[in-house]
Amino acid sequence: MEPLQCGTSPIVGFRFSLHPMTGDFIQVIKGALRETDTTNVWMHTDDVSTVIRGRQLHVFNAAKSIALHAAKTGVHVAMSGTFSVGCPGDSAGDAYLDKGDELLNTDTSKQYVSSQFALYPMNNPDYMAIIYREVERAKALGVYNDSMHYASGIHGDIHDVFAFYEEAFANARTSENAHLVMTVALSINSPSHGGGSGA
Ligand SMILES: Cc1ncc(C[n+]2csc(CCO)c2C)c(N)n1
Repeated sequence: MEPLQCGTSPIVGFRFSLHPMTGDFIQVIKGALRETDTTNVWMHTDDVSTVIRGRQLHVFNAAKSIALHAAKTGVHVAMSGTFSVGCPGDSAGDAYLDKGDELLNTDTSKQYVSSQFALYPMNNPDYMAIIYREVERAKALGVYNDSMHYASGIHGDIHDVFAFYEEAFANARTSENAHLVMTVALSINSPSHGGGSGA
């Protein structure tokens, strides 16, 4: 078998799970996936997670919309997932790269989210400088929340948080080191937000 090469495809993927803290979790998960316009991304759901793949702008647009639709139920919901680009072998089925620039999910409703992220610039010897640069950018933008082991806290309105994540994901890869992984964990409608004592 040929060794897997780092793909040169610009296809971006996001594999994520929603975990709504409610007995009606099936409705919240399925509703959020159904109500989002996913025409511009390739999507597949299984018993553990969902993956969306396509151009960066459409993957982030669909991801934000799915989170926002789940949030609108008012239920406390967790979204955790991994963005990836330049992944070895991730070059097949690139039909979705032909999609245009028009964003299909345009809901601008406000929604507070608290989250944590971690960047993994694969095979890049300057990876710590890249990570620090993005954390500094979060501070300048006012979405930085906290530093912690293995991740950095990002919070604020969902549109600001996703805009930061999309830009961090774009900034943290280079043409020489095109394989990048970013993990995110979002908490929405938590009774803990704002220093409450809930879970
Ligand atoms: C985004 C996302 N995709 C899939 C699952 C896995 N999952 C758990 S319950 C359920 C609905 C009933 O089949 C599904 C698909 C998830 N949690 N979040």
